[in-house]
Amino acid sequence: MFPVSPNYGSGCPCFPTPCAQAVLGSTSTPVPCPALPACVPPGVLPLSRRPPAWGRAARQPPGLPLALARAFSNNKILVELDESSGVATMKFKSPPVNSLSLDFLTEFCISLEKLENNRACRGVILTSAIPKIFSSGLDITEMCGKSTEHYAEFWRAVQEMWLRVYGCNMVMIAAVNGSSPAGGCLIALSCDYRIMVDNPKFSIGLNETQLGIVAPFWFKDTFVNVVGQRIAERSLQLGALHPAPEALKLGVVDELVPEEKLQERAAAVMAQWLALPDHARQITKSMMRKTVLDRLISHREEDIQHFISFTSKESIQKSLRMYMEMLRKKSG
Ligand SMILES: CCCCC/C=C\C/C=C\CCC/C=C/C(=O)SCCNC(=O)CCNC(=O)[C@H](O)C(C)(C)COP(=O)(O)OP(=O)(O)OC[C@H]1O[C@@H](n2cnc3c(N)ncnc32)[C@H](O)[C@@H]1OP(=O)(O)O
Repeated sequence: MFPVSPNYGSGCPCFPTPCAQAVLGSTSTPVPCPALPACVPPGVLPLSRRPPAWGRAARQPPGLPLALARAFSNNKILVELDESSGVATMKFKSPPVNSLSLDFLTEFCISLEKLENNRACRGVILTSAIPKIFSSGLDITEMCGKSTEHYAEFWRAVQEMWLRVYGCNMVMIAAVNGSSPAGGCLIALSCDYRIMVDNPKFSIGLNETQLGIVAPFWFKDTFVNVVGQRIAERSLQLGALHPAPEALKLGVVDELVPEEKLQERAAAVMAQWLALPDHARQITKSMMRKTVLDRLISHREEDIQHFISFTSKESIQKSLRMYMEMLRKKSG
């Protein structure tokens, strides 16, 4: 058996039986596998393993009624796909504050994978169904007083979420309709474009140092890629949460809109991005993000061990407990 291409996977139409192009060095009759486009330049990793789609959402199978919208919801995320535009909306609805628990992260990854595997879907808008909160970031209770096995499982899920969003082939737009600290900010930063509600009461940023913890290198890399080294360095050290107008000034978000215009504006921006041929945009995205993605991919286990040993320290546990206590006192 010849080795298969590293690009080969469940996103390939010939999966699980690799076609001639998927098999490296094969001499069997070539059957073109569109999952392995010859146009991907060497060294540019396709973002997800799904075949590139160029305007495929516009195609409807002849004779079939137009499928307009499909919705599926598990628990914490409501997903709606408009097949006529090829745009899905993932709405976080995990009260009280959309914290990124292990269950939330698992459901998030499964939902995004389902959309990636759906040829009708080309773009995803991430937003919240909870008033005033986009996401409160990682669920701190998952990092407090748990076993090392739990920390490992939780951290792997956080990594998986980031790898999927940052490496996603589809156009990802964050419609930030509330506060978005730390992990919530990371989700928004990992999208292609961020639109935030114009309300100074809503803030966004990587505030880890305020909790006495350190944003991992891939949070930092993602931030630097959006706002540049200087702004990221100052903001990260101070653990700054930027009110929406300041976030716009610093480039943390791309634009502000009144709350009632948010979904309409997200749809309009999405349409602009989807007007481009998918394959050209996807390869460009991959080129821009590959180095940062590869850094985590090649240090994933090490990063989990770092997280475990850092989080297990009594001083860190104490900081997290005090922070939770402060939140509880504040909430009443
Ligand atoms: C060289 C060595 C380097 C090694 C590095 C290796 C590893 C790095 C290690 C760790 C990295 C971890 C990275 C962490 C990322 C994160 O995302 S940490 C989470 C940060 N999040 C926050 O700081 C947000 C905290 N929350 C708030 O500020 C507010 O809750 C709010 C989101 C603005 C909403 O405010 P409000 O509407 O007023 O709601 P309440 O404050 O009343 O909250 C309601 C209840 O929800 C609970 N809660 C809030 N946030 C969280 C959360 N993130 N996790 C869990 N629970 C949360 C809050 O306690 C309330 O609960 P009760 O009703 O009181 O029970």
